[in-house]
Amino acid sequence: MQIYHTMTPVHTAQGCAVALGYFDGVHCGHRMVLGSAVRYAAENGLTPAAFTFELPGNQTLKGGRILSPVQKHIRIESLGIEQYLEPPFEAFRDLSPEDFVQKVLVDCFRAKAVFCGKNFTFGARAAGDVEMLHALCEPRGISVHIVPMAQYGAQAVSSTRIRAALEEGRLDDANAMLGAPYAIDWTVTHGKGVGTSRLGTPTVNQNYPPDALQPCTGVYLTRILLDGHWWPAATGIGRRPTVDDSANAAVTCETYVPDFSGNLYGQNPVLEFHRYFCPVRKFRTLQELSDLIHRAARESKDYFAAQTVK
Ligand SMILES: Cc1cc2nc3c(=O)[nH]c(=O)nc-3n(C[C@H](O)[C@H](O)[C@H](O)COP(=O)(O)O)c2cc1C
Ligand SMILES: Nc1ncnc2c1ncn2[C@@H]1O[C@H](COP(=O)(O)OP(=O)(O)OP(=O)(O)O)[C@@H](O)[C@H]1O
Repeated sequence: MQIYHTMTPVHTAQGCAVALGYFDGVHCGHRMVLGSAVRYAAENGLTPAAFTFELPGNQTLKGGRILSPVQKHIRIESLGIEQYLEPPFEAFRDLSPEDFVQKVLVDCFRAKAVFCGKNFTFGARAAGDVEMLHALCEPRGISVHIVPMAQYGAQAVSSTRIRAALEEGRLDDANAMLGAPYAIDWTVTHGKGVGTSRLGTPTVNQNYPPDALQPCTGVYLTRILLDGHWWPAATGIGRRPTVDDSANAAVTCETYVPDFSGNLYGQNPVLEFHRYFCPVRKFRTLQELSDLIHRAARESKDYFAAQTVK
């Protein structure tokens, strides 16, 4: 997949079938929009493409990001998108709906078909809706395809609902709406060394950047991609009250990978969250904390041994 970070013409011979949206999470609805563009492109000799945008680091327009940029790109590429335009939001936010169609769809993509959900809006102050998209595209020879809304629990799937599910500890709901396990790939940093020296459970520390959505604190059954293999693991997200009871202690994300040893500092391993296990607690002794970590790790091994996840 070719990724462009500025408003520039993409590479296409016959023009593009373009999926439109922010696509945070690349959830079931997004997969239908992106997949429809890919299928239509294959059937009509067009280039499968997507138009999205980047928000500045501290921007809260859409809430904390569900996926890192790299994970978002990997998931979108795996659906078959070949040309991917992701300019900063400011590069097009003030365009009128007419200018959006001309400057983005015509000039950048030579679009022949566009794909979105019925709630798609575009142009300055989101003034354009799907009716206006039809009215502006069809005279320019661009067909507009409104994809049916993917549903979960009798409501439309949305990035907003997935953020709420993650924040409330409803990982099963979040993963069902995502259509794939929630995953992070934050850079591994140094912890305090307590895990190795006093607990017998060294941990991979992957703390959340400020612009990312942080799921509910708790202990999770996870798996981590190290040296090309998936390892069952147990992850704690929380303040670690047993070893640090200061009120302003930072929330950390730490993963114990049984049977693994190796130096991972500075790497960005993918960590998938599969099951919420229990809340984080303040234990009376380090032994009790160590027992919990080992119990969660055993559960994780059993869970993945019984699964046929690829
Ligand atoms: C699976 C798992 C569960 C955890 N649960 C808790 C917990 O319930 N309470 C707590 O105080 N710390 C918990 N922790 C955090 C540990 O206190 C932490 O890993 C340990 O202090 C090592 O920190 P370090 O990496 O800074 O050395 C958990 C860690 C893991 C990996
Ligand atoms: N449930 C859904 N089914 C099908 N298409 C959807 C669904 N939700 C969003 N879309 C479409 O996917 C594209 C990207 O959606 P976008 O990321 O902008 O919003 P969203 O998923 O609804 O999130 P938010 O909750 O932040 O509004 C848009 O074209 C949108 O119309």
